[in-house]
Amino acid sequence: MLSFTINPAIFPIPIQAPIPVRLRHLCASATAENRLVWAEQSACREGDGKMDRELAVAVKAVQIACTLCQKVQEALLLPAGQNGSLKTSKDDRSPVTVADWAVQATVSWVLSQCFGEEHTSIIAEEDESALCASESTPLLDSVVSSVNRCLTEAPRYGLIGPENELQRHEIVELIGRCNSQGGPKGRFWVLDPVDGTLGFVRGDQYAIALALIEDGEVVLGVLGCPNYPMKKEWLNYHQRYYRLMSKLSPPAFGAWHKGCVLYARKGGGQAWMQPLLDPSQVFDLEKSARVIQVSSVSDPASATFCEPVEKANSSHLFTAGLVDTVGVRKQPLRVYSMVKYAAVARGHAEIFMKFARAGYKEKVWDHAAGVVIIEEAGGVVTDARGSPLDFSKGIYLEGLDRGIIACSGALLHRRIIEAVDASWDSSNL
Ligand SMILES: Nc1ncnc2c1ncn2[C@@H]1O[C@H](COP(=O)(O)O)[C@@H](OP(=O)(O)O)[C@H]1O
Ligand SMILES: [Mg+2]
Repeated sequence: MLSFTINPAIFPIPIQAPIPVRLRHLCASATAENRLVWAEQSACREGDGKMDRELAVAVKAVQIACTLCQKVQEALLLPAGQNGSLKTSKDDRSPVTVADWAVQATVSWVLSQCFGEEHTSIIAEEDESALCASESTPLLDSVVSSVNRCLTEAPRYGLIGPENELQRHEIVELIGRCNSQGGPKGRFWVLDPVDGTLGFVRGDQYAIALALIEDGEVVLGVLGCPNYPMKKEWLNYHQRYYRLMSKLSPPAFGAWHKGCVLYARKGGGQAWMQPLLDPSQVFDLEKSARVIQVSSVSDPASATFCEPVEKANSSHLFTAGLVDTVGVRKQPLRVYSMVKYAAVARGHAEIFMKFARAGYKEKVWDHAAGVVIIEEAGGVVTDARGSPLDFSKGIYLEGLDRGIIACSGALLHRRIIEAVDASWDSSNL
């Protein structure tokens, strides 16, 4: 049973404080004066309120990025010939879209404005090189217009957008700036601008994932899931319903996209969920947030397990053997992206497993936000030997053993680890 309450402890000072006006606009501008005002406010909130400001900014950045992605996904799903320069392929032939670069530029802009460029270090998935080739100008122009259109919405989120529209070179610079290499010391943000790009281009599930790492520890995580409704619904429902309804009549923007944003702060003891901001609304974090909790189901026979859609990303054969051994009876829930972490955190699935092929190195941006959200919602996430994931080694989860297992509770987790132990040597992983 999920409990839905608003916890005043997580944001002890209202984000939309009535005075002064500058503080209502969380990131009024990058001026030293404004940052100073915020530094004073943050100092007042030390202790219980640690990371409040970072969390509030991160939630706003992800919210605004979700609206950007929704618009791009709508356009991508238009019939061929009507969707312009929105998509291309990387060297490894995986898709990359205007949304990947535009979200990275937008989040980079928001974080730099709020915390100062000199204090903002970001690890993110995309680099700017493909955008800079001369033949990519239409793509870059689509990114530029997507970012500028998105930032006109900034005031609704309590942010003040740029005075003038951002230019090509500024957008390229914002993307290129996200080149931190992480490591065991210091503070850096970790961003996957569009996780599950394959799901995104197919009109299916995807996520926007932002986390903050301090001295190798994930201290906060935010997960935007634009196609994961606030009400409990079957995750694949969206896709089928969308496809069917799109054929009958073109959707009004936002009509079926009642997505959510999940967030948690390490050690906060709670994880939260809020709806995506409606086009007619002004952002108010406190009003809309609900506590989320993992499922209390511990009987494998009643448990749901989720895994990647793509066999190439995780062995379906191996997980089928594991769930059989453990006694999970339900069909796997195959979902793109970190929405799987969200499903466990919200109590809609009890288990998430991923077993990539030997030699594949998991990246920190594909897991950081999801791990802290599940843990604070009451779940357990480790590698498949039972060790915590190590976010202190740079852009990869170095030392990750065998695979990743996230569970709603310790009992299920232990049973799966035992099943992995028993079958690992005879597997071809
Ligand atoms: N061969 C592989 N094995 C495992 N994971 C892979 C992979 N190739 C890509 N991925 C990762 O899997 C993510 C998608 O997850 P899922 O399969 O659960 O939907 C991709 O994120 P992006 O889509 O952000 O690139 C990518 O980081
Ligand atoms: Mg990813």
